[in-house]
Amino acid sequence: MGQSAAIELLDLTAGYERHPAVHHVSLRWLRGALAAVVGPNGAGKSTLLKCVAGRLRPMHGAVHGVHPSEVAYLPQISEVDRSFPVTVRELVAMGLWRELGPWGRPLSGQRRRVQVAIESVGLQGFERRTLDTLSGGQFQRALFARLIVQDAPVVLLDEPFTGVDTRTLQELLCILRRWHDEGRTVIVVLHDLALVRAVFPTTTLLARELVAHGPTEEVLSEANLLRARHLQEAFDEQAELCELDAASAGRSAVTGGPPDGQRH
Ligand SMILES: Nc1ncnc2c1ncn2[C@@H]1O[C@H](COP(=O)(O)OP(=O)(O)OP(=O)(O)O)[C@@H](O)[C@H]1O
Repeated sequence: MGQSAAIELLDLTAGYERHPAVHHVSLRWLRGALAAVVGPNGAGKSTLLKCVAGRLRPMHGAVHGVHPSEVAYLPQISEVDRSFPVTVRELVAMGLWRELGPWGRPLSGQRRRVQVAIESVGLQGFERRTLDTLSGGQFQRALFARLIVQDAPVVLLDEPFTGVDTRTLQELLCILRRWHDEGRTVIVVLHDLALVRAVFPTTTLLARELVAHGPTEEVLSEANLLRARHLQEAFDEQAELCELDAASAGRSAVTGGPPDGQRH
């Protein structure tokens, strides 16, 4: 996998219907990073990840160093439609979409890749099962198999371990470590800070703006976590487009933000 450019966010502001959900974030992830994104509920983690994945256009600023075609993206499980009438094998084969396009039929080598991915997440025997018959953990495994088939240099996961048991968690973490060992850039939104400390060397702490970014132990200091909580509580949910001066707010990673108070 390429080790060239980093993925960079430059003064990124993003949100919905003119309301910024996350604003003036500047940071950089090195290629091959194994990185967590953490923060309180509503901190803008999913919004930021969607921008990196190319699913949401920034209101201001930019994402550099990654093209949507390079990304395998797993949204929050609540956003994935499980009533869609497909089998496990069909879901996993959707990872070939970029190779096949809408009408292409998988060649034998591609079918083999799908089967290997299914087996590598422990779902052999479930190939013909429809998604609505799977347990939550089995469904997450199937989604991971689809990501494996995508074979992308950048993997973005939004709370991928929600509702899985310890064994499934350990097995999915193995896949994550393997992606990292293969040189892929892996960026994961998580809430479990103990897990972040144990597995992820790099962390981004968000609270509508960047609180800290860098080595996990430094980022997850008591002071930073407290600051994130205060920032989140002070955020004005209804604010229109951000008025912050981009020049002063487009600060680099690991620095703090403007003085506390009402923010938008
Ligand atoms: N599709 C949407 N339309 C309008 N507002 C949205 C949409 N998605 C998210 N938001 C709002 O944007 C803000 C940030 O949401 P986001 O999902 O990015 O936060 P998060 O840090 O991922 O939260 P959580 O930890 O609860 O999943 C929230 O105020 C949320 O209500």
